[in-house]
Amino acid sequence: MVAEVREEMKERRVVVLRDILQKGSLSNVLESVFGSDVSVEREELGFMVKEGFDLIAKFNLDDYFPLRFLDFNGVKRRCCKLAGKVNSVVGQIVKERKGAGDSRSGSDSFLSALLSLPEEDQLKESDMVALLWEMIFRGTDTVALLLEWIMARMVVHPEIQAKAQEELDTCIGSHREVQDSDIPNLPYLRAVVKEVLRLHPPGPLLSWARLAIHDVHVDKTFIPAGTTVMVNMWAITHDPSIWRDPWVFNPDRFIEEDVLIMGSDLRLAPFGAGRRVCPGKALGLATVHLWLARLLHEYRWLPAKPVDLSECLRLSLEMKRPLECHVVQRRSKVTQ
Ligand code: HEM
Repeated sequence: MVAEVREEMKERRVVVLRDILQKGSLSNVLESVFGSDVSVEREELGFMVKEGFDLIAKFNLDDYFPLRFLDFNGVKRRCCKLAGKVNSVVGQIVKERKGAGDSRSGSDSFLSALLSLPEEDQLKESDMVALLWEMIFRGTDTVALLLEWIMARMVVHPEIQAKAQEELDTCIGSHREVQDSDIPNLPYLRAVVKEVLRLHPPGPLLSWARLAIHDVHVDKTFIPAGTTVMVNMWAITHDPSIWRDPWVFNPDRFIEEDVLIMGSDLRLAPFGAGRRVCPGKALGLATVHLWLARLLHEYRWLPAKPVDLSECLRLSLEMKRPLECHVVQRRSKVTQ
C-alpha cells in the first residue's frame, strides 16, 4: 500500500487513492477468507464485486412491479449471470480445498475454519459459497471507502493530520514501520477513525429492507406488519440533540468521551447492532487503523485539487468524486 502510493506519486505526480485502496482491500479480504497460501482468481473476483455493487445501485422497476416474466434493464439477467459466476469461482475453491483434505488445525483462514468444523456442524457446500461470497462482497468496499473518507478529512484538516502524525512519531519514532501492536497506544488516531465513522458512516442505513412480520411499537411509533423498515444511522450521527456541533469535524470529542462503536451505544453504531451486526467489524476496524497509521506515518498528504466532500449512496456511502492528493515522504529511513 505504502509502496504503491510512492510509485503512483513518482509516475503520475498525483495519487488517486481509490483504486489502490480497492485493490489492497480485496487482497486483504481474500487472504482472510481463503488464506495467504492460496492462489485465487483475484482479478475475476474483483470484477464480480464491482458487478455486484453496480447491480445493487441500479434503479430497478422490478422492485415495484415484481412480475416474473419482465426484466427491466436486464437486471435479472445480470444477477443470474453473477450468481452463476459466484457458484463456479468460489465453489471451485471450496471443492479444491475440500478435495485436498483441508482441515488444518491452527487454520489461517475463514474457509479452513469452516472445513475444520466437526462432521455434524459442517455446512452444505452451497451455504459455504454464499457465506464466503458475502464476506468478500461486504468486506472489500467498506474498508476502502472508509479509508478514502478518512484521508479526505486529513487533507481538508491539515492541523488534525499533523496532530495524528505527532502522536505516531512520539509512539513509534521514525526508524520502524507501524505494527498492529502499536494501535492501542494511538488514542488520537482511533478518535479520528471514530469521527469519520460518525460524519461519513459507510453503511448509513442499517437493516436494509427488514420487514416487520407482526405489528410492533417502537417507542411511540406504531409499525404495522408488512412494513419495510430501515434505521437511519446517518440521521442519528448528525442529530444536534445527540451530538454537539454535529457538522464540525472534531476527533477530540472522542478523547473527551470514549463512545463505544461496536453496537452497544446506539448514538454511534456504524457496524449495526444486534443479531445482524457486521460480522467483519473487528477485522475491518483493525485493517483501517493499521493502514491509516502507516499512510500517515510515511507521508504528509496534500490536496492535488480542492477536495469535494459530496456524498453518493450506493450500497455504501461513497465520496462522489475520487480524492486526488500529493504526498511528501516523512520518514527518512524507509522499511517495508
Ligand atoms: C470498516 C469497515 C466496515 C463497516 C463500516 C461495515 C459496516 C456494516 C454495516 C453497517 C452492516 C449492516 C448491519 C445492519 O444491517 O444492521 C454490515 C453488514 C455486514 N458486513 Fe460489514 N462493515 C465493515 C467491514 C466488513 C468486513 C471486513 C467484512 C467481512 C470480512 C464485513 C462483512 C459483513 C457482512 C457479511 C454483513 C452482513 C451481515 C448480515 O446481514 O447478517 N464487513 N457491515
